[in-house]
Amino acid sequence: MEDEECPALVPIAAGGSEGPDPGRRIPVTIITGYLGAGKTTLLNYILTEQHSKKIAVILNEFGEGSALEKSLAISQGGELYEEWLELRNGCLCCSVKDNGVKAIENLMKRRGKFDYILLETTGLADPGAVASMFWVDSELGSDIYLDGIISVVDAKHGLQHLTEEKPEGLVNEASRQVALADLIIINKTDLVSGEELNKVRTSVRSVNGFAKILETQRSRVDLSNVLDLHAFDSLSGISLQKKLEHVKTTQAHLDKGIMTVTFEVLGDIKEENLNLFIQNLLWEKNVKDKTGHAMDVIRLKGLVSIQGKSHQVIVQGVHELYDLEETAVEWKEDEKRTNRLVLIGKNKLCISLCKFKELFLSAGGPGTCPVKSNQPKLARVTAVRGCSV
Ligand SMILES: Nc1nc2c(ncn2[C@@H]2O[C@H](COP(=O)(O)OP(=O)(O)OP(=O)(O)O)[C@@H](O)[C@H]2O)c(=O)[nH]1
Ligand SMILES: [Zn+2]
Repeated sequence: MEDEECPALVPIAAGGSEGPDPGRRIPVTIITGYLGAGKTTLLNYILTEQHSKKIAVILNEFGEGSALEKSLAISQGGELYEEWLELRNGCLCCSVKDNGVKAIENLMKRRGKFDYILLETTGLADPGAVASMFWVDSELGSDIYLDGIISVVDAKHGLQHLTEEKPEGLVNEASRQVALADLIIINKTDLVSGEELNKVRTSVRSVNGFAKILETQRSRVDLSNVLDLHAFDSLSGISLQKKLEHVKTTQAHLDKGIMTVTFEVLGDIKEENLNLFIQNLLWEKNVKDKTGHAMDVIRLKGLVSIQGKSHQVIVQGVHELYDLEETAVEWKEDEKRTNRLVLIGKNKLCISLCKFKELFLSAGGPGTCPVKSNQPKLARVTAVRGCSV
């Protein structure tokens, strides 16, 4: 269900006034996990579950497509919000671009309105770096405390992520995320056999020997296992420092080999063409970048305009799996229908705008792009970010 959408938004001023104690330090739970593992699904689940808390949620922005992500994350009636929004159940929601610390600072101006913060990091983030900030930033530290780090692991692809080899003995980010976690949620168990699940569990265990491991579908967990872990309290005996030492932190690029590109194509697409295009991209892997290499997409997210459909459709892809889901957002009559796609993948993702549009709209139909043209028709394809074409 509308994975990236917060439920029932109401203006922030409409929130109840009898809030939590503003003087108390607020717990923050960091939710980490590889691209597409189910972090946002977990957040949405927590937000909609019955609980007595007023929770503020900070969603990560996916890739570079800020406009896309905002509309995926918190759009209501097609409008984009940058502000914090209060949900009917008293929870707050916001989408951020960086590691979220800035968002937390801004959020603290609204203290008294919430009593818990959930922070989703980007799929490639080093949770250690994010967690450290709460320690370095003493001002922040007096307002909030880190309650725990949760790592969501994709049961289907987790093994592949965990065993991915990095140059020069670097730890891959999936292992780093698992290593630092207090709680590991192996999600998407519906997609694997018992045997496969055992393998992932063993692999996760070998990386992190002390975290609690839960297995879920659609990130559905008992909230008492997730919130108020007090994993970093001095009482718990395991200090953050120890955890951070557990994995050697590497500086600079997490993974030079992974990149993000964003495409915006005006117009409608036939549903069958959209399916064909995605299948070519994710299954057949015969969509080539400008150097002739097949594009290797790990994560795909988008909002598309399908012919004959009055509502915007969300596209979600994780490796070779994808799904299309109609959103509650209707295209307005005077609105230019646009398809926005964000691709995250390995290295070779640069493709000319013209070529992309051609492949996308006609699913590889007759070529109309002049060979070696570097001048795409911008009237139809409006943006590509992440590489210079
Ligand atoms: N089959 C299956 N699909 C799931 C499950 N949980 C989540 N998904 C789907 O997996 C896709 C990615 O889920 P998200 O919650 O957006 O993952 P994420 O970790 O927030 O992704 P990024 O923010 O892009 O890194 C969506 O299409 C979800 O509907 C599950 O248990 N089983
Ligand atoms: Zn997410």
